[in-house]
Amino acid sequence: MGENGRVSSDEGAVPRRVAVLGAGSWGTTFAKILADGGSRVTIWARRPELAREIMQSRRNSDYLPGINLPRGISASSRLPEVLDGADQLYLSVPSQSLRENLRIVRELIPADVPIVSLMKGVEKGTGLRMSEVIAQELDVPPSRIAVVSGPNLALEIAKEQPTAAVVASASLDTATTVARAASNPYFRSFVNTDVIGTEFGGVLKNLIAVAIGIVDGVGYGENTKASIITRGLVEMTDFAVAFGALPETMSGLAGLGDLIATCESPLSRNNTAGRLLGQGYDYHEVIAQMNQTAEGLSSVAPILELAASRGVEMPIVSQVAEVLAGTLEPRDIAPHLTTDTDVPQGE
Ligand SMILES: NC(=O)c1ccc[n+]([C@@H]2O[C@H](COP(=O)([O-])OP(=O)(O)OC[C@H]3O[C@@H](n4cnc5c(N)ncnc54)[C@H](O)[C@@H]3O)[C@@H](O)[C@H]2O)c1
Ligand SMILES: O=P(O)(O)OC[C@H](O)CO
Repeated sequence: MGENGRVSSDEGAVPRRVAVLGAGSWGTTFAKILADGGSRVTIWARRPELAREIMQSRRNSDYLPGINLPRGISASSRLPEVLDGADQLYLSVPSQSLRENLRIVRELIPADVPIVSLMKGVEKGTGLRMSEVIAQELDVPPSRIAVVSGPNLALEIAKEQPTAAVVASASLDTATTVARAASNPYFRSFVNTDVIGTEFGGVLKNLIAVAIGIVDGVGYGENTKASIITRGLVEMTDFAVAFGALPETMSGLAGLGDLIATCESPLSRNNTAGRLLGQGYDYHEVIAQMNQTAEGLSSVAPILELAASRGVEMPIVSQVAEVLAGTLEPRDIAPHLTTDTDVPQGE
């Protein structure tokens, strides 16, 4: 089922009580989406001072400057308070910290509630998608897990600019329940059952956005960027389909849609990290300058390992890995492998 599975927010009952783990830019923005859709939302913030700021000033000034949060949101640094009585659980922590966080909350999650990943990374070392980490750590069936992805730059949505996303679950019922909660006048959730494609779309576009940032930082123009975006989509599709995704998912919101948003926007942390690399900063200097999560930097190695395991060629992602390792000059990155020789390939 494709993105024509639109869900209206006024169908059925909206969940009364929703928990969001992670008070960064996306966790907080998604809490606002849910609250503006009619849910009562409690955010878990690791730092008590951030929970206090959200409660007292209705702001999260470090992550969402200038945004007023709705009254339907509360926040706490105490997990039992956040999870008690929740009808749905949304997870928005950095991907590499998901497993350790799930181990902490495992016993506190109410039975049978949908568990929703908002994250766009794969786990280093295992190469697992976030829904797979959730299934492993919480021992829940795929029908209880959903993932949300799409062209979703947090700050634009927090400003209530009209946006769409896709909710994927092996169970269309679960996807629909989540999509109902995650719909409001400025945010529309579509549904599908292609969890693999929806998750990999969100991971892979980050890597292409790093490449775009790199060439931007070098000073290359629109031809280079359009070539990388277009060939990047081919690379994303080859990879995702090799792992069981539907090709049409990659031309939907979670694929092409998110690729466009992330590659075009200076708000993107992956794009920004790439730009710094292109300007000549090395990997460690870039990490030091980023104060938010750029998932792509951690996903490069596991994605290339997965690609090799299925014989998928990823020339652009491989070059990003080389720039990160300092073995390729940013100015030498191209939409094709420069070591490729003479034989023209089919597009
Ligand atoms: N920001 C966006 O526009 C956006 C949009 C869609 C999806 N996402 C995805 O959402 C996920 C979260 O990203 P974000 O933008 O909110 O990141 P962020 O950097 O803005 O915030 C991450 C939050 O996690 C907290 N955190 C850091 N390490 C932690 C740990 N070990 N345990 C628990 N919490 C920890 C941080 O304090 C912060 O509150 C990422 O996978 C990202 O790809 C982000
Ligand atoms: O800021 P980025 O690069 O993590 O991108 C944010 C969202 O994933 C865009 O959809």
